[in-house]
Amino acid sequence: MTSTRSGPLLKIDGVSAGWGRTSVLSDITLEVAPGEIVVVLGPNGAGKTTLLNAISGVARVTAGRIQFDGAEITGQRPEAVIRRGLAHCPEGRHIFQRLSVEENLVAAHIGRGSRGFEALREEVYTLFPVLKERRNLPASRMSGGQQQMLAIGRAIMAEPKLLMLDEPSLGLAPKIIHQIFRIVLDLSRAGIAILLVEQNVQLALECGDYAYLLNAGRLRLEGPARGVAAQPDLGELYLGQPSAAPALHA
Ligand SMILES: Nc1ncnc2c1ncn2[C@@H]1O[C@H](COP(=O)(O)OP(=O)(O)OP(=O)(O)O)[C@@H](O)[C@H]1O
Repeated sequence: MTSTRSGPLLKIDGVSAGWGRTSVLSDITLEVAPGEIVVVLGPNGAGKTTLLNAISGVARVTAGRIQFDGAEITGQRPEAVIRRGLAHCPEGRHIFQRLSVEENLVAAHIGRGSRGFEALREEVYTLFPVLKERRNLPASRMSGGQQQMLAIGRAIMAEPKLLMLDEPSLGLAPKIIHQIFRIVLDLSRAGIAILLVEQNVQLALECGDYAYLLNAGRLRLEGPARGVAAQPDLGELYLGQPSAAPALHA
């Protein structure tokens, strides 16, 4: 499968990856252009989380190359990857439960780019006014939606060029899910590229520019998000019935 999009920020070329001796992903080729929202869909166990972890240096890459912002990052340690501007907001909202909202933001500031802590914190508080209101409360006192906002806020503190979000809508009420998706669109409009793993297929395809469908560790479909949404056998591909892996082009 090839893409016609030019000038990728993230380029994954023929990557196989897994955990220890277990192989999960085979021959994945994927791109994210600057400011673009790219959606990765697939059923449970397809390898979506493993893909994000392979990019951020947590899972083991056994073949292929990962390039980010013109540099090879294959197999680099997570701290090195984030310093290049690739932030990962993992499933399960990794935040410090006992620390306050503001302390969580302080702990996430790595001083990567030109902007100081205050400027970044204000950006987070502008995106999520509820975090400002509750800045002195321990994270454990926040609702699930607010904790997800804090997890995204922490990722923003690293001044990412690309933000990877793993199932940000998981377990949230529909109203909060819409709020989170609006923020994703705002971040993209502000120039941050997004690689979004999401089970909420319809919303993800409405908000995304381009989509990839993974099943059993392999890419089954890729194309502009609207084309993927209109694909008549999307459900079957999702469940992994046909072996064909068609590519849709704009
Ligand atoms: N940290 C880990 N250590 C070992 N194996 C893992 C780890 N994370 C995922 N796996 C394994 O990798 C395989 C793919 O799981 P993965 O979580 O990547 O899929 P997924 O598409 O994200 O699924 P889900 O939607 O259920 O999160 C599974 O067999 C899973 O058990």
